[in-house]
Amino acid sequence: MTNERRVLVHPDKASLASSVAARFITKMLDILDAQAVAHVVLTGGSMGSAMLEAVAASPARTSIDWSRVHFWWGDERWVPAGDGERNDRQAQEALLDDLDLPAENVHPFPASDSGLSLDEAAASAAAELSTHGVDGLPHPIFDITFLGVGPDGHIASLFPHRSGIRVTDRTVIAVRNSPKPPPERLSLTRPVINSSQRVWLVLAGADKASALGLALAGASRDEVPVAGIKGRRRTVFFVDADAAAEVPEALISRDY
Ligand SMILES: O=C(O)[C@H](O)[C@@H](O)[C@H](O)[C@H](O)COP(=O)(O)O
Repeated sequence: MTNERRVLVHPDKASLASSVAARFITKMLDILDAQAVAHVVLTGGSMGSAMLEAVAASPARTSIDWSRVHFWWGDERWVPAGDGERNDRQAQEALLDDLDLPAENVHPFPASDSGLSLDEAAASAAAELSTHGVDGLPHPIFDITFLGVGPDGHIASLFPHRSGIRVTDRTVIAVRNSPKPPPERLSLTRPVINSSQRVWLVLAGADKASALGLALAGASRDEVPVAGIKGRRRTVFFVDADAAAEVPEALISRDY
């Protein structure tokens, strides 16, 4: 398989979530066969949670030694710890609380009630990434990075026509005036995301069709941030039929 971006289409959101969950479990088994530790970046958003819930519901998840897996996030909302709006809280409720994970394997972004300013929180998150740096990089090389995609083509908290998508000299940025509430966030930057071995994008719904079609047709990353995303080895769009409406047929592999 080449590293060209692939589009795997599923009939609907439920089958999409369960298919991605099954592939995730299978891939994690392969990864942990080959290496001692794996690093995974989770995404916020409804598809991110739906996929994790499908993993939680799968008996096959017990075949993974989760104690060898580190979980990170692509972005986080600047709200207090434990707030239902936090991506880490949603992931814990969907799956992580069910796994026997050492606390040191879970790397949430700082929260707004941490006593840190938003900029200090970005620096703190960057320092955490750096403690797990490899090959001279100030961050891990993530084995799988999950990303949801917004109707405007945003990924993580990197939005169209905002400076964040262009940042290459930092691993984590503070985001203000976010078009998607809440207004303040923290986000990994594009170089960190693209240093991942695999980027798995999960998106469903007709409102995502335009952004996906534009991204695959060559739109700029400034216009459509997801257009600037490509993993080292694999970049796969896991989508439902509605989101695939504007994808060139030649790029589509149907999973049904
Ligand atoms: O913090 C966030 O809101 C997410 O990280 C964001 O990037 C999300 O993944 C997309 O907005 C897609 O969200 P849906 O899957 O809910 O459409």
